Amino acid sequence: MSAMTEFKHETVLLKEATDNLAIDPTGIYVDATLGRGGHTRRILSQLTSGQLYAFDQDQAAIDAVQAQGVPANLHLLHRNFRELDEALAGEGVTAVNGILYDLGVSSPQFDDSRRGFSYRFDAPLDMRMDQSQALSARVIVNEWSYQELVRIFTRYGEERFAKSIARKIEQARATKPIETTFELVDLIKAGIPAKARRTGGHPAKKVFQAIRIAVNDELGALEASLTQALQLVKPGGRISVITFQSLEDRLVKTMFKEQTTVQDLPQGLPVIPPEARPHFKLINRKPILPSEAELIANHRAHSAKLRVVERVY
Ligand SMILES: C[S@@+](CC[C@H](N)C(=O)[O-])C[C@H]1O[C@@H](n2cnc3c(N)ncnc32)[C@H](O)[C@@H]1O
Repeated sequence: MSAMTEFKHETVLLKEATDNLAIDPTGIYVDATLGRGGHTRRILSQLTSGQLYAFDQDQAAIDAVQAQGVPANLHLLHRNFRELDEALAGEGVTAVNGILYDLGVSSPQFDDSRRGFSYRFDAPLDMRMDQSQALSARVIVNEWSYQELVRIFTRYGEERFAKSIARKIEQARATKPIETTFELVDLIKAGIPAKARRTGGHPAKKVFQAIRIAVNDELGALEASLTQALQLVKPGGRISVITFQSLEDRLVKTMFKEQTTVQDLPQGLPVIPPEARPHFKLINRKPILPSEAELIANHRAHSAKLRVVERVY
């Protein structure tokens, strides 16, 4: 089996996320997170003369989809979705009918021990989605200050024991560099009181999440990209976003709320002036969650939430 076909990705909210784009078969669409192409294939199956531009910053994702054969209306872009505008302009595209995001790490990235995303495998500290990037988990763990480590563990991992874990890391790296995921797991465990270690999930889960978010600047990239997506989408067009953790979901929820509510009007106006009407409407007031059947079939679906907006004018 080749490295490309070895790993499978079960697409989360496949039907819900694509069908909520209300696809125009002749329209222009973006899949901002190609992965192994689950959503891409479903969007393509609904297009006639329409075009699909699919982004992934991971060359392994682009290669795996390319190996399956690429139809003429699928355009694969090995780019970060934070460069949405620029990358699409390079393809001659300045407006689109819909954009889909299925955020986070794919199962192939997670399950490939060499990528260093998982605390379940011993591997060099890495966690870069884009292998050409300089910043890796190794750099963060060995070079970022105690204060910066505490900040990311607290902010991106909501880790209660951020300070004592950061202290353990600081002490260990004073003797020799921290090289592997298992070395990091041991330091995290050492920084958590024994009683707390026995409750909840894996003790390294929060810190690994925090480092991954920092390595890939996941929240910065999402905010920058969604800002552009909101400008790119045509009237009647939609943006569908699947999130997997509370920080990214809060960001999407807040940005969509700003775009779908009337802002800054003097109190007591009898009617809302047309120019103050929001450009977007929410398709669902509450996020769409995976069905019971999907939750049973796909463990990755557990924390998934889908939010969708439509440009009104
Ligand atoms: C959850 S997977 C997508 C799975 C895909 N929907 C499928 O069905 O196979 C997320 C993918 O998005 C990519 N990704 C995450 N953040 C990105 C970014 N800022 N720019 C480009 N690609 C990104 C990851 O490399 C990963 O392959």
